Amino acid sequence: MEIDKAIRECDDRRLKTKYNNAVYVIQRALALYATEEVAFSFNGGKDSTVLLHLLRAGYFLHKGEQSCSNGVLEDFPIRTIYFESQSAFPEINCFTYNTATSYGLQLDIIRTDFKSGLEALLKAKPIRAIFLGVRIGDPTAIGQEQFSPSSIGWPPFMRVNPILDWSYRDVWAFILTCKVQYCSLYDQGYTSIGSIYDTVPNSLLCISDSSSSKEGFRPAYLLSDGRLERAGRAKKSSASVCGHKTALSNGLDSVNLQKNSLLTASTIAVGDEILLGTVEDQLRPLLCRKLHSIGWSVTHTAIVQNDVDSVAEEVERWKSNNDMVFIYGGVGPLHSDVTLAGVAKAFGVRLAPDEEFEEYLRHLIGDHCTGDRNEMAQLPEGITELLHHEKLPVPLIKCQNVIILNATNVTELEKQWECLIELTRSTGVLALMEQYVSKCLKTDLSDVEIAQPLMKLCLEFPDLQIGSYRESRYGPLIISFKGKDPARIESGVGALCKKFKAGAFSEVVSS
Ligand SMILES: Cc1cc2nc3c(=O)[nH]c(=O)nc-3n(C[C@H](O)[C@H](O)[C@H](O)COP(=O)(O)O)c2cc1C
Ligand SMILES: Nc1ncnc2c1ncn2[C@@H]1O[C@H](COP(=O)(O)OP(=O)(O)OP(=O)(O)O)[C@@H](O)[C@H]1O
Ligand SMILES: [Mg+2]
Repeated sequence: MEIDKAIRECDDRRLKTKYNNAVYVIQRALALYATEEVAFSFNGGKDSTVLLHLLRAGYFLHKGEQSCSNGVLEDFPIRTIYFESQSAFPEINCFTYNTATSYGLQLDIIRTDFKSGLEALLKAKPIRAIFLGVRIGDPTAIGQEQFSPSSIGWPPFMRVNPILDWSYRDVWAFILTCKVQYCSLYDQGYTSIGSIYDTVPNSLLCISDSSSSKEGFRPAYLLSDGRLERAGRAKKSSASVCGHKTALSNGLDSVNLQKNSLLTASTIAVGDEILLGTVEDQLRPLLCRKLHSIGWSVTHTAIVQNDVDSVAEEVERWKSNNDMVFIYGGVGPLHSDVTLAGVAKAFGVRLAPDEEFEEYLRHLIGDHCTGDRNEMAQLPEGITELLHHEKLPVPLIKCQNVIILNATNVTELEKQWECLIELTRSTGVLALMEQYVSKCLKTDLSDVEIAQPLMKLCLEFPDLQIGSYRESRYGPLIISFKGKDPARIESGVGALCKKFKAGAFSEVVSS
């Protein structure tokens, strides 16, 4: 079978793996459902073109070579449905019909909308499963698995998505390796095709010739960043995935708006070794100081085990109680590196390959990371933003209000923080708040003498954080004042001193 042969003979390990997984899904579906119970949703687009050839290969392998004369598949018995619309490109219609003829597809053309078309089809035919060329990154893919029942309100059938985990690059690697025909629009700079009303060539592929003021486009397979494949599609307003939006992601406006409000953060360290006491978490105090220095309050810090559920539980709790959560440790390709999986679980999404991130890793690690599957390049689907700074070899990862730091020591954290603040100044990642001011006094008064007056002082100055601690059981007591208004701190300090005889307190000058 020519497709199977082309893949087996190529030396692209990644493509082989993607192919094997997709064919496995197809074979599973063909084992679960009879041929007349499955259908293939084909629309002449690149993804459904890939799926057509995978289905041909999968069906051939399912049937076994003996039943196909000379190893050539003569007909393709899987019912093929095409929803033809008046707003489809003529090139798409032409390609769809020609392909149906070339491969002997039994094409059912439906001219109503998807839902009512499927309702009528399922009444007339025993269809129970439909193959689709949906891929992660498509707006309709969120929440889907390789086998996903149709949504509530839709007629009941199984959606089978064999190429769900394929990237833009994988699609073109397959088409070019197998040398199969594709719709001519892709050679004219179209990278994802909708209707004639909402699709234009992708401007990222534009080559303008200044001498003749002519505009041309390079072919779709030359688009280097697959995440931009829909750049030629008219924008539909997009709601945020989880509806969670803090002022933090709003850019610099929030810096001015939020001068006087309180922003809170929590930090989560992931590491069994920290819990065992064999490794000291030096990042936490530094991170707390850094946050404090930009006027944020840290309300909670935690250390959790290298375990997906523990990470997910902690992130889930604190992401809704805080403006920002910082998580570090457990980021990488090792079995214990579960932080990203935990974050994905906390948001109820899955990990999906991220081509941009993979590109950074490839530059950093070279060919070691281009194996079958690059685990490190799997990021939480649909919620991830890469925070790139030229001083960082790989970008920081932000999933809504959770920032994942990959620093392993204080020097690395210092650098990442510096970049985060620079990014904040240019694009707004964190809101920079009015800084805290603090003052510490020390006294030899006993706890019993000072307890009551201190409690009263807290009631008189509710806008200040007034704390007390000892460095040793018998040494002096330290009273700390923290707030955003230096005058209020002075008033608080003055009010405390007045409650006792002169000289009872002296200021602790921080080193
Ligand atoms: C065979 C088939 C099955 C579909 N099943 C569902 C479904 O179960 N739930 C759903 O919300 N949309 C379903 N859709 C609609 C698609 O998710 C999506 O809206 C459609 O592909 C149009 O995409 P567009 O808006 O980018 O053109 C289905 C579409 C097709 C062709
Ligand atoms: N009009 C249609 N008729 C039949 N199937 C369709 C139609 N529109 C979408 N589909 C199904 O949904 C899948 C996803 O559509 P999508 O537009 O994302 O991919 P594509 O059209 O194959 O490629 P491209 O992203 O380049 O447009 C298709 O592969 C196909 O299985
Ligand atoms: Mg399309």
